Amino acid sequence: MGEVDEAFIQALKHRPKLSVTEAEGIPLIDLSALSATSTNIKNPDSTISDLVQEIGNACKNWGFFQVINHGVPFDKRWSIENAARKFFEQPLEEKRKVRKDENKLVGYYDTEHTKNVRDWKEVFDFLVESPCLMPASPEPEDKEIAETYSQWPDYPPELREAFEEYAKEVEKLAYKLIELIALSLGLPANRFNGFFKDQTTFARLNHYPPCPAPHLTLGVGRHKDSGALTILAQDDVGGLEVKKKSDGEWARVKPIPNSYIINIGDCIQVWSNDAYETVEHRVVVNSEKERLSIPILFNPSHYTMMKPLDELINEQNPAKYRAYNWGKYFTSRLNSNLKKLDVENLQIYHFKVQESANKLDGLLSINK
Ligand SMILES: O=C(O)CCC(=O)C(=O)O
Ligand SMILES: [Fe+2]
Repeated sequence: MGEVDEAFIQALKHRPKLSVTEAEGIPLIDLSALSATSTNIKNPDSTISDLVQEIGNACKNWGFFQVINHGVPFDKRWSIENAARKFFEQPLEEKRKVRKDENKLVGYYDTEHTKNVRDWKEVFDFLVESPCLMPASPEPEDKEIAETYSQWPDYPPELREAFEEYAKEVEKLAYKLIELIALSLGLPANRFNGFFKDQTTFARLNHYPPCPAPHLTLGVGRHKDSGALTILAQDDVGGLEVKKKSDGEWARVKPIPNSYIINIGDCIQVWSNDAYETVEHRVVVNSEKERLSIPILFNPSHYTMMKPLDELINEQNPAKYRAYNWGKYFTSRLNSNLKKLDVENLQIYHFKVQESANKLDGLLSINK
């Protein structure tokens, strides 16, 4: 100990095993059927039906999968990765010129806390649509909606264009996936699309420097993604671990060149009324190599009221969540990650119908 600041040190039970073997991996799904001219998501034929089933199984059993032949041109990915590396190589004072703070919701920062332990990483966030409309504060009484802008650094000058071109391509992939997921739930392909008009989607450049104490720290502590869908590009270093639904053990996701890692977020869990569940993941760092990853987190519009879809609930399977406003939820999560707090940040289980009934039972029994 003593090699890293204690703010980074994980509790004993959350420290990583550094000797993990990349045993059974998350499902690998080939999307080439989508680019075949004869197939079309809106007009499913049998090739698409197989794909829909594969996606449905992956969502149900893993919450995570990797895709290849996804249609995102490699040169666009290469350009944003290259620009990201140049940005992070700069001295801290340069990067801090575009820092995120209480007034600027997106930008550079190196003080992210997950579950109130500091992450061993630095990040730079951008909005995919800028300006993006979001509540001015998480306070329920504050009705003000503010325009939020991405901040762009002077260096490297190509970063903005590289990002905008890359995001456009990844967005096309996101719509294909969201449509396949809708079909896999027995819904029309475009059932979710309307939620993404005026989306609050953002992208994150994650840089994990080498760490002198990788056995004590995490690049990102265990967490679930709060949005609808995450599309992640990781480099060849590796370190992402997913908590397997089958046995609760951590599985390392093996890097596959030019693939994307997809995970469903809390919005899909709520819309599907728990048919699909968000899965916990974390990032292990290492003492020798730096690592770069670029997730794009697809989020609905700020005015979306999150709740289970009417088509997926009935008397036998009633809604498991009370409705909540996405914008307020999201701004609360964005603010809470900036510093160490004494309490847990907002999570979907706070809106669980069963949860509040249980809490009430608990209170009644205390009063007995
Ligand atoms: O770097 C990674 O592989 C994952 C990062 C992540 O989980 C996140 O940014 O939400
Ligand atoms: Fe994540």
